[in-house]
Amino acid sequence: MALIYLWPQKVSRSPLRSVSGEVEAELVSSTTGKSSDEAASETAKDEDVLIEVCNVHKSFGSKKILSGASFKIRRGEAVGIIGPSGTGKSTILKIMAGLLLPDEGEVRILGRARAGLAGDDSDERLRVGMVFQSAALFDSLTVGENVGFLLYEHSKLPEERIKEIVRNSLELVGLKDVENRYPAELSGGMKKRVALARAIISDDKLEGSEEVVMYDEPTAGLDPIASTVVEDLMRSLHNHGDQLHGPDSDKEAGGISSYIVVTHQHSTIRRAVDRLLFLHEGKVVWEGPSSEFDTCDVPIVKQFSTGSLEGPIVY
Ligand SMILES: Nc1ncnc2c1ncn2[C@@H]1O[C@H](COP(=O)(O)OP(=O)(O)OP(=O)(O)O)[C@@H](O)[C@H]1O
Repeated sequence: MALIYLWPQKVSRSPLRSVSGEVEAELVSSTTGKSSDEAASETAKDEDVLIEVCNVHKSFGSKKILSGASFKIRRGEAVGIIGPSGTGKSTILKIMAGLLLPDEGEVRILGRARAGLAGDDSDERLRVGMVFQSAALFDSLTVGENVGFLLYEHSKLPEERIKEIVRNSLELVGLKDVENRYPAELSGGMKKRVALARAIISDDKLEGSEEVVMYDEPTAGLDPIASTVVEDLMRSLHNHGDQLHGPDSDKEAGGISSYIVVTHQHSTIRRAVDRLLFLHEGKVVWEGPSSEFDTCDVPIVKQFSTGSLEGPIVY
């Protein structure tokens, strides 16, 4: 599983850019039926919204992948993004993380439209960690060097402090005394846990800022028990800040406020997420509690949860 830690999100310093009434109306009409003015004022008051995806469109060449995706991620949520293969789930994660730009629409981070891609910036209110499915730990670096990579490269922390943070981070994902091993010496499940440890690592100076972690198919290819371990870890890493920085830390704990998981695994849907977004043909076509996934009568959700060949999704 590859990982990238996106240092504090680049957030435009310009005042909150309002979306057009038309877009705002479209955003809310399907769920609340409220006018765009009412909706705009609600949005402004909704301080729990960490990330808002507003009418995002994205094409690759002539292929339209996203065509008006809109949703919100709130503080404290564990959200799953599901949908057929190739429907744009990984693409929307990358757009939220600032690794890809939308063609149209915008992503708001804590109420401000993000301008450009993620990068070094002075806005330290929200950090985004991303855990990719494919393996991209650096083979020539030890586990400890992989986990602490960005701190070694970008922080001025003394080596001993980085080692301590790395050790705490690895302990949080249930790995002890593996710092000096190389990725090739680990099982697939251990590599995924190393990637998780790397996703949650942070610099002391950023403590107190919030973090959202995005997982792209974190349990793909794992046996059912290893999947359960990773699913429970995602839950338990929520609000880990004090543990990560040690009991004696005088830093205000930040911690993982919310996480977003792209997954096809039923066990991950049931165990690791609370709310589901169903993406199809470039849009969110259904959202609801994950507890309703198995019983939902909406044809597209029913087809997906049962794996039926009959239904709106055609291969
Ligand atoms: N950088 C890119 N250049 C060209 N096409 C791309 C690029 N990234 C993704 N695509 C295409 O966009 C479509 C959506 O890809 P994406 O990985 O977002 O789908 P997904 O829903 O995550 O699929 P899966 O469930 O199979 O992982 C695919 O057809 C993919 O080939």
